Order: sequence, then C-alpha cells, then structure tokens
Amino acid sequence: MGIRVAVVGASGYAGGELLRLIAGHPHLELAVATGFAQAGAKIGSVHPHVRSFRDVVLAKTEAAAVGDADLVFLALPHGESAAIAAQLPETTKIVDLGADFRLQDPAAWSKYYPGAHAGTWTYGLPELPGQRGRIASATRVASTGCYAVTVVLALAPLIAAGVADPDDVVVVAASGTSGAGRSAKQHLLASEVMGSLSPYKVGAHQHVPEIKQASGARTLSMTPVLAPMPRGILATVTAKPLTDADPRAVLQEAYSGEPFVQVLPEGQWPHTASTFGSNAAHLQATTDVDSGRIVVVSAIDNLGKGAAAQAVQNANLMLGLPETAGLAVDGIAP
Ligand SMILES: NC(=O)C1=CN([C@@H]2O[C@H](COP(=O)(O)OP(=O)(O)OC[C@H]3O[C@@H](n4cnc5c(N)ncnc54)[C@H](OP(=O)(O)O)[C@@H]3O)[C@@H](O)[C@H]2O)C=CC1
Ligand SMILES: CC(=O)N[C@@H](CCC(=O)OP(=O)(O)O)C(=O)O
Repeated sequence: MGIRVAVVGASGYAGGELLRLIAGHPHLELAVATGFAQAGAKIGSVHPHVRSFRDVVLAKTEAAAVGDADLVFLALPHGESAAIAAQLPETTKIVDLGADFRLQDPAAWSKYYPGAHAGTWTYGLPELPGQRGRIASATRVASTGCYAVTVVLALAPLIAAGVADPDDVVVVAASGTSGAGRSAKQHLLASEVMGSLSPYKVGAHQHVPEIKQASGARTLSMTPVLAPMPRGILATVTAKPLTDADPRAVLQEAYSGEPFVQVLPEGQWPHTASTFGSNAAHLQATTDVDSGRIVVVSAIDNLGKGAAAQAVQNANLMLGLPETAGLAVDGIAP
C-alpha cells in the first residue's frame, strides 16, 4: 500500500496536475480529492485527461474530508489555506501550493494580498542552499510561486556569489494562461489572448517580495506578460554585474548536482515547450555585449516546477522518498 495523500482543490489546474502526477507516482496513493463548486462531480468529468481516477467523486473541501491522509496538498485560492490547515492535526504533513505561508514579512504580505498574514512555513524550493534539509524535516511547506521559482533559480546563485548587483535587477517574464487558474475571467477569453501578448500587473506583481526574500535581491522591477499558450513561463532576468565572472559558469557550478535544473549547452536558449509536463527548469546566461548587463533566461512549466511537480518534489523530501520519485526531468516537444 502506498502513502496516502489528499488533494484539496483538485478541480483546479494545479489540482489536476497533482492528480496526474499522483496517478504515475510509485509510492503515493490518492486518499481523497476535493472541490468547492465542483464537489460531487467525478474526476473524469472535471479532468478527462486523468483516466486513473475517473470514477473518484470530488468530496467537499473541508478539513473533515481529509481524514487520515499522511500528506495533504492544498491547491486553493490565496487566503483559503490557513483555515483548513489550522483544523488538521499538527502531525499531518501539508504542502501548500498557494501564497499564504510563503512570506516572512507581514508588511510585504499586506502590500500585495487581501486579508491577514497567516504565518510563515518552510519555503519549498529545494535548490536553494540548505533548503533541502529544512524541507525534509518540516511538516508544513509553502511551495514557491510560479514566477518566483523561475526568477529565483536564475538569480539567487549570482547574488550569493557577489556577481550580480542585488539593487539592480530587471525581469520581464511571459506566462501561459493556466497560471491564472481555471475560473472564468474576461481577460483570459480566447478572443482576448489568442494571437496577442499583453502585459499585466505592471510595476506591482505579488511575486516581487517572494523573489526578493528567496534570491537576496533588494531592488527589482518585474513586468509579467500574458502569452497565448496554455502552459509555461519564460523569464528574462537582467542584472548589473559586480565582477567580470562568467554568469553561466556560476549557474553551472550552483546546479551541477541538481536533478531538475539544467544549464543548457552554450548557445542553446530555453524554450518553454521543452519543460512541459516535467519538473525541469532550463537556464542559459550571457553578458550583454552593449550594456554589459548579465542576462539569464529561465524556462519552466508553471504547472510543473511552478506548481504541482514542485509540490510533489517537496512531498517526496518530507516523506523520506527519493526526491525524483514520480517526476519527469524530460519535457514534451515540440
Ligand atoms: N496555476 C498555476 O500555474 C499555479 C498555481 N498556484 C497556486 O495553486 C493554487 C490553485 O491554483 P489553480 O489550480 O491555478 O487555481 P484554479 O482556479 O484552477 O483552482 C482553484 C481550486 O480552488 C477551489 N476553490 C475556488 N474557490 C474556493 C473557495 N472559496 N474555497 C475553497 N476552494 C475554492 C476550486 O474548486 P471548484 O473549481 O470546485 O470551485 C479549485 O479546486 C492557488 O493558490 C495558486 O496561486 C501556484 C503556482 C502556479
Ligand atoms: C498568468 C497569471 O495570471 N499568472 C498569475 C500567477 C499567480 C499564481 O499562480 O500565483 P502563485 O504562483 O503565487 O500561486 C499572476 O500573475 O498573478
């Protein structure tokens, strides 16, 4: 028998990807899946691509539904995780995919999110120095934001090495539409998105404080762009150099033993499609010949390394399983 896990918020995009990963995981078993408006529906009607659980009925999202699951994935809208988490036994392991417990600074929370700051859990990015061990011994882990993981992987080693100026970082990052969740929104209609790129939350994105907290950046401008594709994030991160070190060599050294983070061969630049369906992050770096700025391009699948696969990676560590269990390093292309 496998380790019993619950997916709370299973009817959403991140929840659906969690179900797909659990179905193929060698050690995990689905104990229960819940929905909110879609409670009572069969998984087969909500996520037709997840055949393995097609006859499982979504329970109502409430703490009681979780029962005796060993680990709970929370894939709920921001602000909804704390109430459920507070009702679960302290021994129940939880991985939260939402933002509720990511930030250390309550003032940073209040600047970008409604409601009171719920608290701070262990930050779920194993590739940060020392973080893998902290996650392995934690019972509560806050998985990273999708833009945050894309940018932090590109930036943190360069700031830690004193190579990039933490006070001069500029990010432009494009995301597929699934990053905005599944609920109907006018700006996500096919007629608004198809054949068009559009910036949004310009000058005020909620992941900026998370990126600063996790990467060591102090001043950062980020412009998100909605891209006409279902999945994927491609971030271009530029920073003022503080030394003449080769940024690519710094990233290569930082990630040489990492199973999921790959600095691509010289001359190859990341494509979002190469990461689809996987927990991979692809990076490439150079120095801009005109401005002298460091340029790093980083690509992930927002539902993979940006959400569900990252959450499973954290769960694997918390459960003492092989970190890579049930996760793909190879994407789907074209
Ligand atoms: N999409 C992404 O790329 C990423 C998402 N995340 C985070 O994961 C979480 C889920 O995101 P995503 O799957 O995209 O969102 P969706 O909008 O696709 O799904 C939201 C889920 O929450 C349920 N829900 C909606 N309203 C409530 C409510 N008031 N109380 C309880 N449950 C509710 C929905 O149930 P129902 O449909 O049955 O009403 C659904 O299961 C969010 O915190 C998001 O920020 C993190 C990283 C990336
Ligand atoms: C395209 C799009 O709208 N993306 C969302 C990503 C939000 C999200 O999912 O936030 P977390 O990763 O913090 O949970 C946005 O930019 O707000």
